[in-house]
Amino acid sequence: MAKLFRAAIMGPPGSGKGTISKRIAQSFGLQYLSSGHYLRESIAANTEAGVLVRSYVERSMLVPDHVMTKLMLPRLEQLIDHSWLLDGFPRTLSQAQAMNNLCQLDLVISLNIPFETLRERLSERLIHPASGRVYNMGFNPPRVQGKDDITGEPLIQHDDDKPEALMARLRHYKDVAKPVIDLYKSQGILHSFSGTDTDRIWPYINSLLSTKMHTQPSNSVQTQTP
Ligand SMILES: Nc1nc2c(ncn2[C@@H]2O[C@H](COP(=O)(O)OP(=O)(O)O)[C@@H](O)[C@H]2O)c(=O)[nH]1
Ligand SMILES: Nc1ncnc2c1ncn2[C@@H]1O[C@H](COP(=O)(O)OP(=O)(O)O)[C@@H](O)[C@H]1O
Repeated sequence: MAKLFRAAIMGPPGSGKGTISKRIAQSFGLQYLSSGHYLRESIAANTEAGVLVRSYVERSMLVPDHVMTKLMLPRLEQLIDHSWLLDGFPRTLSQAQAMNNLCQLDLVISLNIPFETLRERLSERLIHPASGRVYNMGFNPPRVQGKDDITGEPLIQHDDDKPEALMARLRHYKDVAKPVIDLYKSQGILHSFSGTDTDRIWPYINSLLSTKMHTQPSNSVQTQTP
């Protein structure tokens, strides 16, 4: 059996985690797990947990660690025999420690994207709520304006992508992510990518994964795109 491979992708809102994850999942056959997707699913189900989750997401606040680990860890347990890519989890040191008790990551991708680029992208991000499909008015527009390509249903903008929520989310991301990034750096599994264009960053990630998925984990550290 091929060796299992576990990866996570980190970066501020709008850094391209979802876009790049989709490419990784397609190119390398990793199972894709997105914390944002599971949270929105739980909000839509309107369960007791969903109502609680909504109260945080709507205020652009991080959902408490114990709620997140309860949501995500059972899913990882179910995938014990699979290779996967995690997007949006772990986001805090406490989440990273909880996950460490269950499984070890082989590789973490961290995206460093300038603030102005994030602001522009998120102001143009449109979502198909039922499927989570993501569009961008400039980068990957829907075929028909405001409509999902597959279902033709209307696209929406997340409340937390609106400018008033954005600054708070970005500031908060930096504070919370730093210790997580430091942890993975100290474990020698962190790879950072900087730039303004996903299409320019992607070949570096593609080549990193091609190498890593076909070799044993090594002690590489920082990978900066030019
Ligand atoms: N203009 C532009 N938009 C991009 C690029 N990469 C991703 N996007 C768009 O930027 C928005 C944020 O990307 P997404 O993958 O959802 O980021 P996430 O919040 O980190 O998961 C989406 O609307 C994407 O379609 C890029 O290189 N240029
Ligand atoms: N691991 C997490 N811990 C706490 N809250 C989270 C986590 N993942 C997602 N969230 C919440 O869900 C919201 C949407 O997350 P996500 O879809 O990953 O979008 P983004 O990367 O654009 O922030 C976040 O703003 C936050 O409120």
